Amino acid sequence: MTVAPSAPPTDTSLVRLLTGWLPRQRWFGGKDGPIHDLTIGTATELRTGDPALHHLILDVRQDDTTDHYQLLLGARRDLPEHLAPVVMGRLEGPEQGITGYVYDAAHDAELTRPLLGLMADERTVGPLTFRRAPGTGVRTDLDGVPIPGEQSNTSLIFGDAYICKLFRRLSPGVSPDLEVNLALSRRGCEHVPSVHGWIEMEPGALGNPSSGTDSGGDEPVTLALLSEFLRTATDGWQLALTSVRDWFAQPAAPGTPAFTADDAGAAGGDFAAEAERLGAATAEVHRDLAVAFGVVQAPPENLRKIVFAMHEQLDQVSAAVPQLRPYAPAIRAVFDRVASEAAPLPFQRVHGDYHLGQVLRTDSGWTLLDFEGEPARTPAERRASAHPLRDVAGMLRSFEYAARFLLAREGDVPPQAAEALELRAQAWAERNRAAFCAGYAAAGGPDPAAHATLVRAFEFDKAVYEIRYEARNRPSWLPVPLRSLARLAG
Ligand SMILES: Nc1ncnc2c1ncn2[C@@H]1O[C@H](COP(=O)(O)OP(=O)(O)O)[C@@H](O)[C@H]1O
Ligand SMILES: O=P(O)(O)O[C@H]1O[C@H](CO)[C@@H](O[C@H]2O[C@H](CO)[C@@H](O)[C@H](O)[C@H]2O)[C@H](O)[C@H]1O
Repeated sequence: MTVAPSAPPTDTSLVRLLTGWLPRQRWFGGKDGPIHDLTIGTATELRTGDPALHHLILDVRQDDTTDHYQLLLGARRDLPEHLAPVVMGRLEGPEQGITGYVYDAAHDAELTRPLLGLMADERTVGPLTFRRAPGTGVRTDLDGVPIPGEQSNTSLIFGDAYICKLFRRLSPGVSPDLEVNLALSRRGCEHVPSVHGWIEMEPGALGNPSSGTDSGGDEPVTLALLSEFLRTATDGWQLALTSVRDWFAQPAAPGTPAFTADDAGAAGGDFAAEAERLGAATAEVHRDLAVAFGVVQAPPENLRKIVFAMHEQLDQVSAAVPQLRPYAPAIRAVFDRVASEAAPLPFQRVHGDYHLGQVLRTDSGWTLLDFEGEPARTPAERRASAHPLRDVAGMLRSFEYAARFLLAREGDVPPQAAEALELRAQAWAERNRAAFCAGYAAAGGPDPAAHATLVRAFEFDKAVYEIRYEARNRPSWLPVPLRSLARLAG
């Protein structure tokens, strides 16, 4: 069933098709440079016949870095019309046992269903092992359909039962998302979806890790995570945008260009009560993470190392994105103030990439998703302990994003109107940021107001990260973090 090439071909037509297709994918992390070499690391046939399903790991070299991407490849003799948008091309003869039209099988319901059967039966196929979570069942009668929208990975929804996240760029070792979700579920935490299964691969099969700094040791590499699908849920980003739209649509009283945070509460779709509840849920998850993984009193040297890394990131992003440079002195001043703090700080596992798109509002409250950390960080950094207010700062940035996202899309508005809209955006962000912090502190989290400089430093660090993220992945969004930075650091 498995073809694991000992000397992978480097210039076949399949490789050429993949090299052309990969940079066009939303989840491809190396869009800022050319691909120097692409090889097929492993190829595992998961379903024979027509259509056939192949699991591929692609080893992609860009300059001195090799990244590993996961792909479900479909192959068919004839191509149905609905798969035309996801086709890569046609192979004339068999390569790696693959022939015919080849395409992204995440979009072929007929080929996603077998994944559930493999997990339910806990099968091992070549280097891949399919797991079922202890004490749960996995239904096998459902087809998977990819969710639309902005994603670093690809998630398939199976009926209204499961969502399966296929990690695209692979990291060595167990995924923090799987590790944290299992640990929190075991503690009975009500703010995470339950885990039903996962797919993993034997450690050696990934070859050299991309960063060269973390091999993941003997741990299996997590490839996919199957969780309970929260079908009544709406994500925090959508809810927040609805509220912002509502607030922007309120007519202004003649001659009153100033808008306060309290005015923002008068809008029909006020979000502040939800923001406060989200703050409380965040503090509860932090408490459970502290119990599950422990807390260390980090000496001031740790904080200084973190601040050093903040400066380094700022150097790199300023070099790549000139629009950031005017704000650098103000940002560095805040970083340095934090570095001069002398007291030890409690460090623990945190979310690591916390924003409104990572939280879902269900009938019963807020659920937190995606404990993977920031995609650009190394695996070791993503698993490292941090101060919990780093997550708080991430969510505060997200309120800034939500407030300014619509503004950035308003296009060229006359300066006076732009100023009025900016005031509205500020009022909305201020109101919801305050409500979130109040909910967080009231539920037992460290009070953000009592650690204002630390929170500000984390916010700036996140904003710098976002500027690089947007420049690389979504250049049209770049004005969003830049405008918010202009206010915070201007
Ligand atoms: N358990 C779930 N139930 C319902 N929707 C979910 C669930 N998990 C994720 N989603 C949806 O999928 C989106 C992407 O999930 P996420 O884990 O953040 O993926 P990524 O790491 O690729 O960004 C979320 O923003 C949410 O809308
Ligand atoms: O894919 P992930 O969710 O793991 O995170 C990455 O992509 C996010 C965007 O999809 C990005 O978040 C930034 O944009 C959000 C709006 O789309 C905003 O709410 C966040 O505050 C902002 O940071 C995230 O930074 C990136 O790691």
